[in-house]
Amino acid sequence: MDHEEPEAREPVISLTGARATLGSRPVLRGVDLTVRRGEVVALLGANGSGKSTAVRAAVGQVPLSGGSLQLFGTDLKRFRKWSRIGYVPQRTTAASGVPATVREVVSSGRLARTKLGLPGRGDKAAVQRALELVGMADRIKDSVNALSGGQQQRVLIARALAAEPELLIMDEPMAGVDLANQEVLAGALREQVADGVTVLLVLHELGPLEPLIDRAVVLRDGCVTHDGPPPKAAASTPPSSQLRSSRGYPQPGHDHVHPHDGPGAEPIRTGLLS
Ligand SMILES: Nc1ncnc2c1ncn2[C@@H]1O[C@H](COP(=O)(O)OP(=O)(O)OP(=O)(O)O)[C@@H](O)[C@H]1O
Repeated sequence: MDHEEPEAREPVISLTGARATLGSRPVLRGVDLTVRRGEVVALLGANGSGKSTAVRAAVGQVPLSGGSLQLFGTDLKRFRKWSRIGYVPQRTTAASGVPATVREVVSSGRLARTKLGLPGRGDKAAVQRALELVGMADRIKDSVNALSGGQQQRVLIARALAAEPELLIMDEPMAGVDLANQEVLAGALREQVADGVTVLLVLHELGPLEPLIDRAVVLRDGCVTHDGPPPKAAASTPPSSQLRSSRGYPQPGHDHVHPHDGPGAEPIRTGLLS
């Protein structure tokens, strides 16, 4: 890692004045999001505030109705080097009913890097290393259908890591992952950051990733309400009157209902979000 001031480093994501409408709903209403080389940025906000839409927009998957996007300094229209970016979408299942093995799923993340022809020794080593990073190397031959949701999530993270991306974007990577494995993933991410990888994470709480986060961007109703130091989790839950600071960004103690919890699920105490 170099010792330049973060502001001096070149942006790898520049989302400027981004507007996006899904259905008839304006979901992004002028979002500015800059992530510079080597930074670890957390995107926070309540359910439905537009976090997933913002990261999907940042990888060109949601068309902008206003504003602009540059990746590695290149306008989206002209950007081709997708192998520089590893993207783990909001938790989906790695199992599609097709009996793919863990090796096959993680190797698929390598395709953009594989030169014409069959995967070489370097590709196989990258797959093995990615699985070791997420603590799933011993499951390489297993069918993904046989894995728990949290294990499938770790396989999907390994798939992104296998491409050895310069920019890693993960949407709620800890969702459904038990605490012990959250620590394993935090360790994997720490190694990536030490190697100079730039990271953008959608999180509903900082948890074990807190020490890694350089900056937090908080969304509310499709607008940025905070861009700066990550909010500090308090030791105890404050009364509800203290839940939002005068600057309008979240304070600890809010509930966040996770989209994957299903009907009747208890809200998760996130400690961070409104
Ligand atoms: N395809 C779609 N069509 C219409 N509305 C959508 C679509 N996708 C998302 N939305 C709406 O856009 C808003 C923002 O969704 P988004 O998934 O970006 O929020 P989020 O902050 O990531 O929330 P969560 O924490 O629940 O994942 C929500 O109100 C959602 O219902």
